[in-house]
Amino acid sequence: MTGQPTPPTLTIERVTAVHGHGAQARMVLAPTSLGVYPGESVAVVGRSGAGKSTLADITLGLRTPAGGRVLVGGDEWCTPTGRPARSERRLVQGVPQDPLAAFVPRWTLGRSIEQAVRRLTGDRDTESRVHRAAQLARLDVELLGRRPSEVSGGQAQRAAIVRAVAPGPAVLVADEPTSALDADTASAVSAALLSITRELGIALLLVTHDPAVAERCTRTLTITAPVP
Ligand SMILES: Nc1ncnc2c1ncn2[C@@H]1O[C@H](COP(=O)(O)OP(=O)(O)OP(=O)(O)O)[C@@H](O)[C@H]1O
Repeated sequence: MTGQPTPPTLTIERVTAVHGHGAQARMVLAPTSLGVYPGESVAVVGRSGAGKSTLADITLGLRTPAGGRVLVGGDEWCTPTGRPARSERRLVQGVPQDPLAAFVPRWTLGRSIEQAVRRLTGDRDTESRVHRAAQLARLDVELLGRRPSEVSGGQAQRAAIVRAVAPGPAVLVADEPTSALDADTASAVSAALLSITRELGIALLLVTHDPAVAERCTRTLTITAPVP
């Protein structure tokens, strides 16, 4: 008996994006296809304006593609007419460029993370998920008791990784996650992100301008702006 081949964790099939409507409509992402298997990391590179963040936003379910579709675990995740169901949102999580975007400023980091895990998983007891993710991200759990303004940029970005990993996603999308950090901190944070996704078998899409970060990924996808 021959089994079906396992589908990639993340499949992007001829996805395109358009900004504007009618006569103002302009294609901003040329047809893009990609498959990412568990534990693989794909660096998304290309010139400024090529459409990298647009692809990241579509994969996160934050933007609707104009064409094509995104599948997670072989199931449709988003299409030009379909958004991810609320119950599925846990499956794709993001690590933003500015980690402060992931947290409520007046809350402790821990409270923001617990709230997100509870909302996405329905679990009341979030502590073991959060502690495990903090251990993997090498974030001292003591720091979860601080507000975002009370930690360094590198610590905040590690906390943003904890927030993204703790709900148990299949796919992580990180859009320039280290561009606001100094070189040494950026290197340590990207190493943490890559080792966590490898260890947990998460498919990682990593938008970066940093060749050193791209080199550490399993593969590189170069995006080219659509021809006008
Ligand atoms: N809200 C918007 N309205 C109109 N055009 C937009 C909007 N956001 C982005 N664009 C355009 O879409 C194209 C792709 O933008 P995108 O941010 O995806 O590029 P990028 O490759 O991530 O660039 P960068 O490396 O500078 O971050 C660009 O031409 C940009 O000007």
